Amino acid sequence: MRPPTPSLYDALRLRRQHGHKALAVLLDPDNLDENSLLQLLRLSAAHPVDYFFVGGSLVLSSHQAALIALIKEHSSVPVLLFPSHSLHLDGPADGVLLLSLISGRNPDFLIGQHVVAAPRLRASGLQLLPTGYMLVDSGRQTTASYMSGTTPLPADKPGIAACTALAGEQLGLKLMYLDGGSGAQNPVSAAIIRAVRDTVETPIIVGGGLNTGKKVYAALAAGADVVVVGNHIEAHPEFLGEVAGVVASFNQVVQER
Ligand SMILES: CC(C)=CCC/C(C)=C/CC/C(C)=C/CC/C(C)=C/COP(=O)(O)OP(=O)(O)O
Ligand SMILES: O=P(O)(O)OC[C@@H](O)CO
Ligand SMILES: [Mg+2]
Repeated sequence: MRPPTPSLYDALRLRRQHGHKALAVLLDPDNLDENSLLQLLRLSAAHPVDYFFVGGSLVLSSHQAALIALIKEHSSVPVLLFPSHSLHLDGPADGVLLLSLISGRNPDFLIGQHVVAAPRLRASGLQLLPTGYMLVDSGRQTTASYMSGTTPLPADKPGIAACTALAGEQLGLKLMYLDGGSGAQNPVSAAIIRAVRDTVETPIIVGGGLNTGKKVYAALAAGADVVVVGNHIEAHPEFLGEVAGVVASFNQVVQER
């Protein structure tokens, strides 16, 4: 039997209290084979990764569970499912981002998928991280916005983003995830991240289109607690070293204070 994983939510909250930033690498099972995963795991041993998120919009391949098992065999980095559908809750992960798509008005992604998944989630033993998922317009249609049939938040309305996050927090959601959407043309702006940071106490996850060190830095400086990188590491695994360096530079400043 695996030893119990410490509370993922408490760890995130503590990190935030200490001003520590974290890096999550998003692994899309449809775009990953065993060899590329092993290469990433080797890189993550040299450049600290705090979380692996596993998910994709379709998950056509049947090997999600096997990929997670491989991560567990080679690494102690916690694995969180990042499901886009109740059908995707598969594999020996540590926890699940229990996303409610609060930027949208599609009841299926606000509560419908969750009703279907609830009994299986309870039986799974996965740690549940109730997360307000907010898609933010990033210049062009993204897979997540298309697949969920929702309109993202306007990119130039930080006030709407802040009120959406506040409503999510008041409803009891424990994390906020601001996402430009996978492969976003433009990442979520500093103004949006700052507005949400100034409004809610929850840890904030930011992802979508973070494909340069400068963009990652800007998201962290604006108040992101966790940055998520998927596509760019998929295409250029060596980017993991660069982005891990940016996150580490923030944490070093905190340590020296
Ligand atoms: C909690 C449960 C049971 C389900 C969650 C249901 C919700 C609210 C999902 C949010 C909406 C959604 C479609 C999110 C997509 C998240 C995701 C894994 C995106 C990554 O998409 P990719 O398939 O990697 O995109 P590309 O490969 O096209 O870049
Ligand atoms: O693939 P990228 O663009 O890095 O996005 C990561 C994640 O936030 C997508 O939901
Ligand atoms: Mg993908």
